[in-house]
Amino acid sequence: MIEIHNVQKSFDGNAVLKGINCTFETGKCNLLLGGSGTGKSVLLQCIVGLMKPDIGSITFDGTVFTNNKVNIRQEIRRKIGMLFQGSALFDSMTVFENTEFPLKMLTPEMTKEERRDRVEFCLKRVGLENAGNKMPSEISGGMKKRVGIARAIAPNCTYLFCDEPNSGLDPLTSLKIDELIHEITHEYNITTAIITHDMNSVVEIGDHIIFLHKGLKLWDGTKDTILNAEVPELKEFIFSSSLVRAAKRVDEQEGGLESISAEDPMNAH
Ligand SMILES: Nc1ncnc2c1ncn2[C@@H]1O[C@H](COP(=O)(O)OP(=O)(O)OP(=O)(O)O)[C@@H](O)[C@H]1O
Repeated sequence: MIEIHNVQKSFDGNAVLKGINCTFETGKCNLLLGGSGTGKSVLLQCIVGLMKPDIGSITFDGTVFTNNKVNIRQEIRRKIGMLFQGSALFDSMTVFENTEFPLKMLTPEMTKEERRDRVEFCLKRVGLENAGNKMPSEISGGMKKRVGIARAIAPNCTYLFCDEPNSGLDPLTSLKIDELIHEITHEYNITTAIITHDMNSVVEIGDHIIFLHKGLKLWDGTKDTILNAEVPELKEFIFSSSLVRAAKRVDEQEGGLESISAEDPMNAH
């Protein structure tokens, strides 16, 4: 479990995070949801230690990360796997070498054979058992995300952070990547945090959703409760999403959806 206590961050006097309190639950996909510029990436960077909050603290399974000793912070960092927005694979390395890279960096005690077994296991888990010799330039965007996931989990991560895992993917591939992250999270009891503004991800894998707006957490709950949330900013966000707009269009063609329309803040103006 990751606990965020009153995290505040400003740039040149401009407050971007205004006192965030929230929890990322263990064994769940915790979605950081919100529009552009609401502070999702800044919060994630504060959590993984790439940025320091001005005020507040972050605790990983009871161990305080913020302002703690360097060796304790390093120990926590070793347990973090990252899936970057553009996958961030090394172009000059094969899929196998990319997946092996964190093992070489973080677990020097592993033998070459142990590393090979672990890489083969992880590539198989993400459905890429036959792609180890390929170069990143030879594989699709969806496959690159899979390599990114294999690389993130290779060192047996306890925490997994995903920055917009669906960016640049078609809807079906997005769904498969979402499902893979969800399965892996539950299978290995990982505390997963996912930055997204995709309502498809919310309804598919939103075990726990934290809605940010203008540097504040306005709501948190589950995919089963989000459509009933009584927060105007969240309602506006939901009803402006392409998923709900498409659903509304289909439903209107069939002559229905009064219940959603009646509560639609976009119609209330
Ligand atoms: N290093 C920085 N220096 C100054 N301002 C920054 C810095 N990083 C982020 N910001 C500002 O903080 C605000 C929040 O940015 P952030 O990237 O966290 O938004 P976001 O919610 O992740 O948006 P998006 O979904 O578009 O990626 C923005 O106004 C951004 O310009």
